[in-house]
Amino acid sequence: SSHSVGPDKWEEDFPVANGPRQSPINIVPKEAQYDSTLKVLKLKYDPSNSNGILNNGHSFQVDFVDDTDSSTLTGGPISGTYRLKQFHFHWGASDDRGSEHTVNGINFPCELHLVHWNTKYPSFGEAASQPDGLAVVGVFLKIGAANPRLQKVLDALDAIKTKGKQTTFPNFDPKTLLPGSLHYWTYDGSLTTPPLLESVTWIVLKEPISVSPAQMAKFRSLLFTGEGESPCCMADNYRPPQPLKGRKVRASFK
Ligand SMILES: Cc1cc(C(C)C)[n+](CCc2cnc[nH]2)c(C(C)C)c1
Ligand SMILES: [Zn+2]
Repeated sequence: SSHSVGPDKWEEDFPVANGPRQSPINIVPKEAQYDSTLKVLKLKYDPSNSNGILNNGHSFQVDFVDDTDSSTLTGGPISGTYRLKQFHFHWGASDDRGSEHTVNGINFPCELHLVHWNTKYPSFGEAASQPDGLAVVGVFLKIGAANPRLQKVLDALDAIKTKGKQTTFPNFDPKTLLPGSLHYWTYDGSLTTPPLLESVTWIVLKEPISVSPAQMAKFRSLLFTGEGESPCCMADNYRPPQPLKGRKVRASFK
């Protein structure tokens, strides 16, 4: 809830908060290194794998059935096959903030995370504690025209207003939330909430997708709080950028 411990206190219980590969970061395109060995991102999603939508008390997530390789991420900076587990968002209480990653210090109002786990490990939970366990594709949302594909997700939010509520969310293709270009920046990082595990290969797309102010208001209609608790609007559920600590950010494009 809003009284939960904020990002600058996490180090007390999770010393890795000051670790060498924490996320998010500020991306400075001019300082990113073009790497011609980076492969094209291959995202193969089967809409029949989409399962449910859940208010987890700090964001909302759309969960996918991940017992086969029918929805996967391959190519890009990773080797092997990573399975799509869920996607979720981070957003601000106003349009001037909300993303986790920033570009040249600029915040976007919202950021989408598509979470994948390395199938060399037996499960998502196992993978989450390994340095090459997770791969998260980040997509910025920029204020503009209403996004009809995003609207399909937002229309489900009335049914999951409070913490712990979930409902079915079948036949959704997350590819519809991707921009035209799959050009990306990539770096080694972490979860952005406790336990802040340093197990994420971040793949942040350069091209944002659009979201309208009215659609941003829909995100903010969710509550951090459970039914019957004094309501607290779900917003500002992002961690600010963390020190790069000598890490290289690579670019898949010139
Ligand atoms: C194992 C695990 C993985 C993740 C993310 C990477 C989906 N997360 C969410 C943290 C996060 C959200 N966006 C970036 N990191 C958690 C939370 C529930 C502690 C646990
Ligand atoms: Zn996230």
